[in-house]
Amino acid sequence: MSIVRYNDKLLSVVHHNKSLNSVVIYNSETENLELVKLDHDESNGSHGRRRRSVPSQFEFVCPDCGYQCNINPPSSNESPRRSSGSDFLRNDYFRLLARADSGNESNKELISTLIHQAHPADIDQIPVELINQGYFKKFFSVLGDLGNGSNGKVLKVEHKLFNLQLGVFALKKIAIGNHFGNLVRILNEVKFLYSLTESSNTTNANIIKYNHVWLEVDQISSFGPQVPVVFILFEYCDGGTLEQFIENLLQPKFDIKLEKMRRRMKKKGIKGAGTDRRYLNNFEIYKIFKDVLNGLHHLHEQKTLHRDLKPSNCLFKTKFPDDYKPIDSVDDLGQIPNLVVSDFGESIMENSKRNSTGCTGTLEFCAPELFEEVDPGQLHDFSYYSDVYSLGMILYYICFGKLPFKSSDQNAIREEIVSCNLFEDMDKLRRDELLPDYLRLIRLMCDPDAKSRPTCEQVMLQIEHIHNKLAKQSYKKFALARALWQTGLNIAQILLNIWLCPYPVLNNLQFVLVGVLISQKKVRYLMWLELALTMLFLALSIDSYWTGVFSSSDQ
Ligand SMILES: Nc1ncnc2c1ncn2[C@@H]1O[C@H](COP(=O)(O)OP(=O)(O)OP(=O)(O)O)[C@@H](O)[C@H]1O
Repeated sequence: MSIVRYNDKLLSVVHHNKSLNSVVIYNSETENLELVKLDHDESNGSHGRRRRSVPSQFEFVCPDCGYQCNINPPSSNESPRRSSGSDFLRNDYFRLLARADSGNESNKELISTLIHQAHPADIDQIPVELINQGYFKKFFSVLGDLGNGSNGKVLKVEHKLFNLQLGVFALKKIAIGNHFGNLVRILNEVKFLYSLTESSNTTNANIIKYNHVWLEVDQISSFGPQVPVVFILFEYCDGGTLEQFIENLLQPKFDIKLEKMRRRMKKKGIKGAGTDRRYLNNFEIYKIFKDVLNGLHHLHEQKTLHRDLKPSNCLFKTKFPDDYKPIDSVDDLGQIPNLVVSDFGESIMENSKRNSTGCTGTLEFCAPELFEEVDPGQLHDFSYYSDVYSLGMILYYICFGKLPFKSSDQNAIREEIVSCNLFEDMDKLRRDELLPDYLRLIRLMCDPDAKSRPTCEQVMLQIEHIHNKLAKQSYKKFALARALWQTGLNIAQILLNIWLCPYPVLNNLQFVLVGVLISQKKVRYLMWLELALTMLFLALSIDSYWTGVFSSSDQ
């Protein structure tokens, strides 16, 4: 039997799970997917050796690391194993899986339901690969609820193929309801948004990765009817939302594990650990805001508006480390998990609701112009400027842990937004050293005149200045530590000189010079201390020198 190479034109690896030693191969001729177990026991992904070819096997070349080996077909008595996630997932993996499954009979049921509710011409326009009745049940299992939004529940799901669990994802179901007329437009726009996240350079772009969208007839609530539902599969973020994070900082929930850690750290004299109530410091504000800004900038570069930017739509990809304590150096920014902007796909779906309710997203983050009518009954459209306003409001929220509204009533909030004097007493809210640059940025981004607001690109430049300031602060901290260390070292050296050298005068003179040269700015007090000590030891050593000279001449 011949060996078929993975990079043969017909076959490609679309999924590689290192912890399960498995790959999914797609055959473009038969449009079939096949799960194969790798023929080696390494599970950490550090492949390195080439394996001998065995008949009836594929030769596999890992697209990730270039490792080559032979792969076996999956055995039928394979027991399911849990995986922490996939290591390589081709962008169109779920679409290929849907295509492989598209011949299924259940699609007829879905199509007949759609025909009952829409014009047949509309049905023809629905992209065929999006209709896939039973796809969810066949390839996913529900692990739990992640939360509720205005569109319904978000679920934590696990993808399974041939009884193997191949990764954890988030899934949102949106019932089409009365918006059926817009279905085609909605689906096409959501598809466009996937293409945004499909490009390979989005890994560091701080936007959520959408994996697949499809349509099924489903029962959203236990007693409700069967309705067409859009299923949206996207990246699972383990660290929770920015809103949850800030709320927990200001009103920490009791957690026995954290409490124990906090006590341990307090004993060691470490401040700000565990469940202490606190504001975010300048370094933390910088990192979190920069991530949100990056995400929005990426969307704007792709000529896409977010329309519903708010802290609950910003997700930390991973959890904060258990022993996290507030960072105080730009070198430690990496300790804060990366944040991604999500939900930009769904806001388009809600656009149709906008004219009737006045605002798509959460009212608090809406720019004042969005409440103005351009024509009777026709509200102002979303724009890059209105997204930047929401970004400014997010910066306010990150800095102060709350929003600037006096009232909690929605109508009163709307009036406060339109009155445009939300940020007057901002300077007095925090007594610690919050950089005034942040306050300036908030005022700029939330300028009542939309056109005066900066673009994301301009905010990027401002944030670079803030980074430079913070870098200097971190340097000062290290400069102090360095000065302390240097002083200790010099003192030790002088003592050693006095002890070892009979004529230490010249040796010690160099320390006097070094002390004078570096006695500048903030570290000068330490340097003066060092200088004083050096002089003292110098005097002592001169004394001992002359004592030595006289005692030798006496003899
Ligand atoms: N990718 C994800 N990974 C982990 N949790 C998520 C993910 N997406 C959403 N969640 C959780 O699900 C909750 C509901 O999300 P959803 O986007 O539906 O609503 P929302 O943004 O909070 O509100 P709205 O629908 O009004 O915009 C979020 O608050 C978050 O806790």
